[in-house]
Amino acid sequence: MARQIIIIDDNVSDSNELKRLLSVLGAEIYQSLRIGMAKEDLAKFNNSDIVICDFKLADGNAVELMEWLDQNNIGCSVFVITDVETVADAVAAFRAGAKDYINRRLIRELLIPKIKVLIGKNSDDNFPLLFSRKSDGCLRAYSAAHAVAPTNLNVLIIGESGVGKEPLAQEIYDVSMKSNKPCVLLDCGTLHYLAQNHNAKQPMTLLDAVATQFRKAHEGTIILDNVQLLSQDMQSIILHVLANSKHDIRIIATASPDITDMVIEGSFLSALFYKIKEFTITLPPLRKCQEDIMLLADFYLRNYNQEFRKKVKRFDASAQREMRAHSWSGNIRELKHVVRVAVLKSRGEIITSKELDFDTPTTGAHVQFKLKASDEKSKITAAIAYANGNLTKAASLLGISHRTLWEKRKKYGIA
Ligand SMILES: Nc1ncnc2c1ncn2[C@@H]1O[C@H](COP(=O)(O)OP(=O)(O)OP(=O)(O)O)[C@@H](O)[C@H]1O
Repeated sequence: MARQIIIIDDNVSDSNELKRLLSVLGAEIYQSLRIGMAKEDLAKFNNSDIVICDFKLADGNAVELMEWLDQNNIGCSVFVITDVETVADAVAAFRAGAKDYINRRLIRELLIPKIKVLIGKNSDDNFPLLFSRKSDGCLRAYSAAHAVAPTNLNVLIIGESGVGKEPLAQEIYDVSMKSNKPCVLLDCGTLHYLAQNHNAKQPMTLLDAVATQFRKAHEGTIILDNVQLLSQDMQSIILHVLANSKHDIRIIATASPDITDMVIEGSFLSALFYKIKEFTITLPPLRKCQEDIMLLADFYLRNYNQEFRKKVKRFDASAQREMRAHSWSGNIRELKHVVRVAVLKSRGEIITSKELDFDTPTTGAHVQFKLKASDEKSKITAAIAYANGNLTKAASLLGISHRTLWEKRKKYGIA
């Protein structure tokens, strides 16, 4: 089921590891460093969604969060994690409605199985988590992934935001010879927080923080998600650690298509680029995978029928026409959102074009917002203004995830 899970934790490396462990469940996973920042995502949560929250954060604690959820009638399940267990905190957490209060060290053993059970218990059947895509472009990408998986080559997966780079990276790891070794997911957009947040009492240098991640992945795999978001300092550090690492690590990196422009412009180190692209796989945008559009839409229609207990049967001809013509600049992420809203809005068994609420213009206009390293700040400001401050819409216009938009706003100081 496409449930939503949010991890609210200022320990970025733990949050990323938790995200990786949960990614096989096929849920939409959000991450936040603060409670305040999570509220926008939480406003869209419902009973079947899940919150995993560190007990104590800089701007509040999990009990206060649960009170806020209550006041706003958001009935999702909350799991509280903590570095230091105390009876008082446990009692407060359970009183406020937490499903569990778990020591951070026991996340694998206790938290993950509980979430799996919760997700399993809520589903009516074993709905597949991902749809096996049929378009030529995707089949080519998946067969390349299977060909390279058993080798030790570093792989770069290139594609627009929302095309499904992360599941493909995960699939390469799953069928690789290193599948029994650790896999560490590093979200490059938040990597620079590692050093600041890893351990407030013993601040680390950026180099130490990256080296720690490489140690954790000993003989295994590191997934560098969205490498184009690495700061220049981080690029040099990763290159240095890669060159000097004795840990026999395979890198699977994902990047947006403008990474090649960044190499030409000099904003991304060519030495790092060629190190990670020993083998390149390109995942095409959804608009170029026409065969997949209605198949994915039907897949999510069935999925959201279950979630909302609806009985919608199909999209009518007008809806299909509009969906096929749409530009889908937010790719599968946007399609999921459009289908979800359409299923919710539909009153009968058929979705018509009236229920389709596209985030992005159907033709052409989205192109003006596509990000290039040189004019990111002005494009982001323009997209937010165009979307009347609606950040989900602005992220779709820009073809980036909500999380990436948040990172970039922070980087450029955009309110
Ligand atoms: N084959 C598939 N079947 C169903 N859903 C899919 C499939 N591939 C991806 N998705 C869904 O599409 C959404 C976007 O995928 P994902 O986050 O992997 O994109 P991405 O290319 O990594 O984007 P970004 O660069 O913004 O991180 C996710 O919710 C994911 O579950």
